[in-house]
Amino acid sequence: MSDLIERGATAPLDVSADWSELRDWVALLKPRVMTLVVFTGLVGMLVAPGRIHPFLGAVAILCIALGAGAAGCINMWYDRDIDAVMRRTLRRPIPAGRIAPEAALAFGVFLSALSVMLMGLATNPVAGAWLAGSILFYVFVYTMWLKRRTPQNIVIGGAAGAFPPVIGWAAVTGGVDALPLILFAIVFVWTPPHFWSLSLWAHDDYQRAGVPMLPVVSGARETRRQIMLYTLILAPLGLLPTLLGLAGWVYGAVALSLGAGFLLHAWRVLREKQDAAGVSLEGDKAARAAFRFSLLHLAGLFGALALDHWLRLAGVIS
Ligand code: HEM
Ligand SMILES: CC(C)=CCC/C(C)=C/CC/C(C)=C/COP(=O)(O)OP(=O)(O)O
Repeated sequence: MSDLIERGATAPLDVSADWSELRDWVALLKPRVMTLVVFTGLVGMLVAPGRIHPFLGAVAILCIALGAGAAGCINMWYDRDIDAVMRRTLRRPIPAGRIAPEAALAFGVFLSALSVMLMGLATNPVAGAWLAGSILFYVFVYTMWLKRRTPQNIVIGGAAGAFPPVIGWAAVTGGVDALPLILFAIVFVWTPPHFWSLSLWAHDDYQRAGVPMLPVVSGARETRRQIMLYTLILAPLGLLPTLLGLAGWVYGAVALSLGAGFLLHAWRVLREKQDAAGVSLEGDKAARAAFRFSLLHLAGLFGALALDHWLRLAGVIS
């Protein structure tokens, strides 16, 4: 007894160690990135015609979060070698040695299967199949196939991140339609300028890791041009829901402003003071601002779509 008291006194329960371990498992799910992914899925659900029981709707959102996170976890397992040499990622739980690779893989596979099954049971098999397809696409097409082979990795692989609005819509309706397909196209075209802005200043990391991101393969100047090109496509694409009568003028006005804002940022990235190779002489100020704006742009666009939908339902606007 006195021995137990003795041990209790000298080795009190270390709660902070438990919390930091839990934090590591959560970090495997890339929670910050996934918040926006989940938001696009939620909006896909909210604007879909038909009804879903609020509890089942919440389960569907949880499934998108778990599935997307699980895909991110498997991505971290597979990419542990390159994550260990990139400054941005070397403190992640696997390269830092805090979680064993096999444990992370098992966690990712378990959560993937759980999220797909739960989605199928709580909503319908179509939504379950879309979720399964997104996870498989992100893991096999983007992570294991394209990421290390071609600078078009995020153009094609980025499709994985564009599925959530389609999944959300399917959870309610059991099918797809023009609006979720347009939302898919918006996120698909948004992804290259989102990521390439970041890759302009994370260029050294990718070069060291041997990942063929666009600035590494084709240079900063070409990357600036490509950001402009995709933003030029994105701005009118964002207006399509209103132009086709699938959303009202509130969404249209926000889409117009955000599209113009993103174009302005892309223009600044293109015209930033740079050397002959296109490398910034201003610490990639414009690219950092464009990356931040990309997050605001997508969140604003989807937020406006949900708002517009409610205003029209309530008869406030037509
Ligand atoms: C293949 C496509 C994509 C690639 C390669 C990509 C890459 C990245 C990278 C490298 C970061 C840096 C932050 C970090 O280390 O976690 C980032 C941040 C972020 N991405 Fe993406 N992204 C992609 C698609 C998306 C999509 C589809 C969304 C949402 C719909 C998204 C939302 C975000 C958000 C919210 C952040 C900021 C996270 C933070 O605050 O730390 N990304 N992205
Ligand atoms: C439903 C479902 C499966 C959704 C998937 C959502 C998805 C594909 C999001 C992409 C976001 C992301 C963090 C990409 C990072 O790529 P990376 O691995 O090259 O970045 P890293 O260097 O930060 O690991």
